[in-house]
Amino acid sequence: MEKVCVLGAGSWGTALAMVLAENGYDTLLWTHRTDQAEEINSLHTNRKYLPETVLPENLYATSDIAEAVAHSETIVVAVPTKAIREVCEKMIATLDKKVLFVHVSKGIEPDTLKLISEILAESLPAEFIEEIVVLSGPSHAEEVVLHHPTTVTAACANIEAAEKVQDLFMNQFFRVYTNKDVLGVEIGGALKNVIALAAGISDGLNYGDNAKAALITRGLAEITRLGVKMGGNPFTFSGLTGMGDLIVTCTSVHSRNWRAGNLLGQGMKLQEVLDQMGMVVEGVRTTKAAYQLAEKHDVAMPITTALYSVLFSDIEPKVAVDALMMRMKKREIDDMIY
Ligand SMILES: NC(=O)C1=CN([C@@H]2O[C@H](COP(=O)(O)OP(=O)(O)OC[C@H]3O[C@@H](n4cnc5c(N)ncnc54)[C@H](OP(=O)(O)O)[C@@H]3O)[C@@H](O)[C@H]2O)C=CC1
Ligand SMILES: O=C(CO)COP(=O)(O)O
Repeated sequence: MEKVCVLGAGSWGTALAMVLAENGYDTLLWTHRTDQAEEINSLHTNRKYLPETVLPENLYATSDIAEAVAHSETIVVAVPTKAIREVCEKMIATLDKKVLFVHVSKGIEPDTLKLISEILAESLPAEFIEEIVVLSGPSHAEEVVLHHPTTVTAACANIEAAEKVQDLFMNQFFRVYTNKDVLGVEIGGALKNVIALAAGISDGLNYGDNAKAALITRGLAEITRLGVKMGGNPFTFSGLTGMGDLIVTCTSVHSRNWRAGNLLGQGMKLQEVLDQMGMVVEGVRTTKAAYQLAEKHDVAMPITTALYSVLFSDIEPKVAVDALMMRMKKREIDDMIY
């Protein structure tokens, strides 16, 4: 039986560990908090991140990363983007065999502009990497733990590795597709969080469904424009990891990015919002990265630019929306040609 560990016991790491344990794999969930590992092992709960959920009894937790790594042929990395390098550092000291890595984080590192797969590839010794596969798509943890039907994509240039991850996770309520376009999948997964923050702001300002449909559609246009210029497959952006994830994140009350945007739209300041959320809001740092990528690749990303001005230049959300609406006249479809 395949031995697997999940690094990171937040909502997503815990939900995915639950899927793997329910699929019958020998699964260890690593948390950097001893009390949380004890809670998971004794009470089978993770009250901070999934308060309503009872975890399977065959899911064990540890706060010893060496134990988790030694246990595993496959390692699922499920910490926020800003913690990836630190977790890699901790893993290096303990790796002694080739491992299949799966990452599920949705962000881009500001300043270096690296995707998560690139950070993993440069931070971990090549001789211990069997492959790096990205698992992404429209999938809120809160619904996965309820066994509500969910579809995601496993992406890797090596399709056999993607298929191995497909087999690991796939079950009756968790359907996994494959894709070779790692860059397109990672760009779509990261940048939908930026647009979801904007959609939350729009809802916080009490703008209606017209505004949200506009943000989703024009958001997808700018994500696709950037992603294709960087080498992604245009079709990836209308798939699960592009349009699919954009829809779920812009419209779901479960989305931390949408909820954070909603509070910003109601007038709360960014730091207050982040303090109140208590969970990662990936879109904030990714907005900075996306703004930098747009400049680097000379791609127009008006929604990202407007959001950047709200988050980092203290522009009032309503002023940013007015400026977006009054941009130079454009053709819709020509603008989509890359
Ligand atoms: N939630 C979801 O439905 C989905 C999330 N994702 C992505 O998964 C990633 C993780 O998100 P999610 O689980 O929701 O985040 P949460 O905020 O729910 O949890 C983050 C977890 O990571 C832990 N953590 C933070 N920093 C470190 C560190 N330096 N070392 C070890 N552990 C650390 C946190 O520990 P602590 O409790 O100590 O803060 C917490 O357990 C994100 O990139 C997100 O975009 C993708 C799909 C769905
Ligand atoms: O990626 C997600 C759903 O697919 C989770 O989005 P949030 O981080 O906004 O909650």
